[in-house]
Amino acid sequence: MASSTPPLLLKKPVKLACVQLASGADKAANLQHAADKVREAAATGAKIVVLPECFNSPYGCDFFPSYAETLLPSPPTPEQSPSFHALAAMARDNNIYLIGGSIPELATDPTTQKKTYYNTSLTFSPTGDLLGTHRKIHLFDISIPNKITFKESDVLSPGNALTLIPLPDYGLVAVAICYDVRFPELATIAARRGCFALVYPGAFNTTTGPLHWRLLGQARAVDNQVYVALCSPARDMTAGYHAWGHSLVVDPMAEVLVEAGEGEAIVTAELNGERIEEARKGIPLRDQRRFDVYPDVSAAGPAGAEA
Ligand SMILES: NC(=O)CC(=O)C(=O)O
Repeated sequence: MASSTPPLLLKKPVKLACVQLASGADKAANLQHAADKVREAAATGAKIVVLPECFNSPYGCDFFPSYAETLLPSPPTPEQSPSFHALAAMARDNNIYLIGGSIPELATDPTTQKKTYYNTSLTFSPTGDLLGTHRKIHLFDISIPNKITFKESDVLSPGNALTLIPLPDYGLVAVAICYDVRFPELATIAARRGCFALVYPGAFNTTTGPLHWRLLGQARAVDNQVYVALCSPARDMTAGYHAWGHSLVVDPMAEVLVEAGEGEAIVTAELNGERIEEARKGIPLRDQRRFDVYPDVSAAGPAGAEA
C-alpha cells in the first residue's frame, strides 16, 4: 500500500508579528495606538499579528472593573465593547489574523445581575470575524516576599477551557494568557491536538521575567516541538506594574528566533511547517511516549473544550 505523507500542521509558511505595545490610562488612545502599530506590523508582511495582555488598559486588579467590556452575547454592540470592534477593524483593514492580546471582560448574570470579570483574549479573521475567545485559565496569584505580590483572583474569575483556534489559511493555533504558560499540561494537550503554535499574550514583570519568561517559552517549545510566541507590553517605569517586555518567538527546536528589548517594538519571525516536522523527525518524542507508564493528559478530561 502506498504510504502518504501526513499534511503539515502549518499548511504554508507565515510571518508572525508580536507587537510589544506601550499602553497608558486612556483606553481610546490605546486602541488608536494599537491600530497604528498593527498596521505597521502588517506592513512587514506579517499575516498573524499578536498583541499583549491587557493592551487597552494598565495591568492591575484596580483597573480590571473600570476597563472591563461586555463581550457576550456576541457580537457585542460598539458601546458594550469598543475593543471588540476596534480589533475586528484592525484585522479586516489589514487582511490579517489578529490574536488580540487580552482585555478585561465583564459578564453579568441575566437573572441575578451578578458581575463576573475575566481576562479574555479575542482572535479575529482577516474578514474581521471572531474566530475564538480564551479566558485566562490560571490566575496570576503570587507572593514573592519583598518583590511582588499579585492576586488576580481578588477580582477576576478563571476561564475553564483550553482554546484551539483554526486559522483556515494556516492550521490550528493554541491561545492562552501569560500565567497559563507556566502550566505544561495545557500546552501539551494543545500540541497533541495538532496546533502548530502556542501563542501567549503575556505581561511578566521585572522579578519573574528575567528568570522565567524566555525559559518558559523555550520549555513549551521543546516539550511540544511547536512554535511559541510570547507577546508583552512595553515596560513603563511610571506604571504601577513593570512589564518585562522581551516579546519573543521560539522555534520547535527551542531556538529563540527573535526577541525584543524593553521598549515598544514589533518583532517578526517566519514560521514554517517543515521545521516542526524536522524537529519531530530528528527527536521522535511522539513515537517514544510511554503511556503504559504514565497517562496521556491529552486523551480525555474537562480541559477538552475548544473554540
Ligand atoms: N502576569 C502573569 O499572569 C504572570 C507572570 O507575570 C508570571 O507568571 O510571572
